[in-house]
Amino acid sequence: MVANKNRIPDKWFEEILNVATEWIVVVNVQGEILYINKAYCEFLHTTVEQAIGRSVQEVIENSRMHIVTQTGQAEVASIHFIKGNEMIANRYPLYVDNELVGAVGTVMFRNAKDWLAYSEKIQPLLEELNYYKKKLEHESESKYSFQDLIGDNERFLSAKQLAERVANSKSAVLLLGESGTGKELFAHAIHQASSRCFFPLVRVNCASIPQQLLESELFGYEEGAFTGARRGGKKGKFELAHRGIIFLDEVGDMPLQMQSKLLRVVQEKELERVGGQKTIDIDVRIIAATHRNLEEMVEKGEFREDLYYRLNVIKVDIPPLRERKEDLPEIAYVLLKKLERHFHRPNLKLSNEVLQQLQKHSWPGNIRELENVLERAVNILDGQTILLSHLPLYLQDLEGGNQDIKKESKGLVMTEKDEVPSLKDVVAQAEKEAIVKALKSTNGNKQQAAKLLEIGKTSFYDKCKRYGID
Ligand SMILES: Nc1ncnc2c1ncn2[C@@H]1O[C@H](COP(=O)(O)OP(=O)(O)OP(=O)(O)O)[C@@H](O)[C@H]1O
Repeated sequence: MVANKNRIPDKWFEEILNVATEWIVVVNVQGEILYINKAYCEFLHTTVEQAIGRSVQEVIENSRMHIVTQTGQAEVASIHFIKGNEMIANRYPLYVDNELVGAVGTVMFRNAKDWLAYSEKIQPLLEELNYYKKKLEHESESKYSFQDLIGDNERFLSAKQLAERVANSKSAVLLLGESGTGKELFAHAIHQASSRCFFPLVRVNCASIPQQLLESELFGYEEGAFTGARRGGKKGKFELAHRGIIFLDEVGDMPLQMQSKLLRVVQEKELERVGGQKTIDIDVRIIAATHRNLEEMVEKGEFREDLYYRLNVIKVDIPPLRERKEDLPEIAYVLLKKLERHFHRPNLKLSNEVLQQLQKHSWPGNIRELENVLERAVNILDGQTILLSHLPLYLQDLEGGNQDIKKESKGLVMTEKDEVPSLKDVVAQAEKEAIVKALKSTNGNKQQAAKLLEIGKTSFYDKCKRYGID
């Protein structure tokens, strides 16, 4: 007979089982030992010859192998006491040609301490793995769609329509707009509406990563690339975004040297990890964003012209909030709804006066600033209506502006007729106004202000805290 080169000769099997440090026993349906390896016999103070053919219960204390041959049910990781030791044993029924012919038993851990040490090592690793899996899934999916981009302002709508139209294109998109105007929201919406939505959206904030780390963050590194490099190397954001979208936020803050490296990757569609030799092909769409004036930076030699043209294939200009104030009530309404859910505070409203005041502000921090102002107000609010007293001082004292805002938005703004704030709100408003007035007249001296108001220091400080007066 010709020996099959790819088959282990039968004779080898026994030796393989003896080499194995695990203890192994095989029984027939009657529970008689057909096989037991040397390592197990040594522990049991017997020999293979003596053990074979005997009932498993006689040879192995507390054995349940004969039960498994009857039930046909595996018993995995069960605790088994032998010679005063707590072992972890597995018992499997043995089927040959669909017939139950016996059982195989192994002892995985010779004592519970080994098991504990093992699980203590493995458990945190599994948990860590799970945590990063979830984090990656969470971070690489888009959370917003075009529906979440609120506003009817003409310029805003045309930016939104352009972004929607090109969502499925392969071309690079450059999102321009002041801080807090919603550039990241646009990037999410484009990702969600594109065919790349099944692949990751990976965000890199080019301004917040130290210059010396940016290259390895973007392109990854190989093991040993530098001191402290992780074993096995690390994938960069471009590799992580493969077949998806990379969102290069604050791209105007990228150092010139990195701009050259980025340009090469954008042109060649391949990269080399830091300290690596081989090139890696990448298929990634780029969405870049900045609040800076890139054209001016190009003129000054602060931003590479060739990279600018590569990124600026489709330019989406997002207007600042002060230039689309007509959208403010609607945006505020949506933000309040979010806060209602977040803080479990239903039916939050803005008073007319507050809305008028919000319209007068120039919003340098745009929608993010508005979001912060409303969140702060909800935190110090006792009732449901946000009054002037719940706004930060810099918003309470605005002069001039539009006094006759009539825009009503889905019940958010109360009309003169139905504006009946709760007594609590009225008292709070009056208290706050009195405190602000007292502080003004004492040039911010809190002790004197408390005296003027004829209340105790502690009560004065409590109220300042409650109304957000610094
Ligand atoms: N049109 C919009 N409708 C509703 N909420 C918006 C809109 N635009 C922005 N927001 C909200 O405003 C906040 C700021 O938006 P985002 O982070 O996208 O701004 P950004 O322009 O990327 O800011 P930065 O340049 O500072 O990173 C977010 O919490 C977002 O949910």
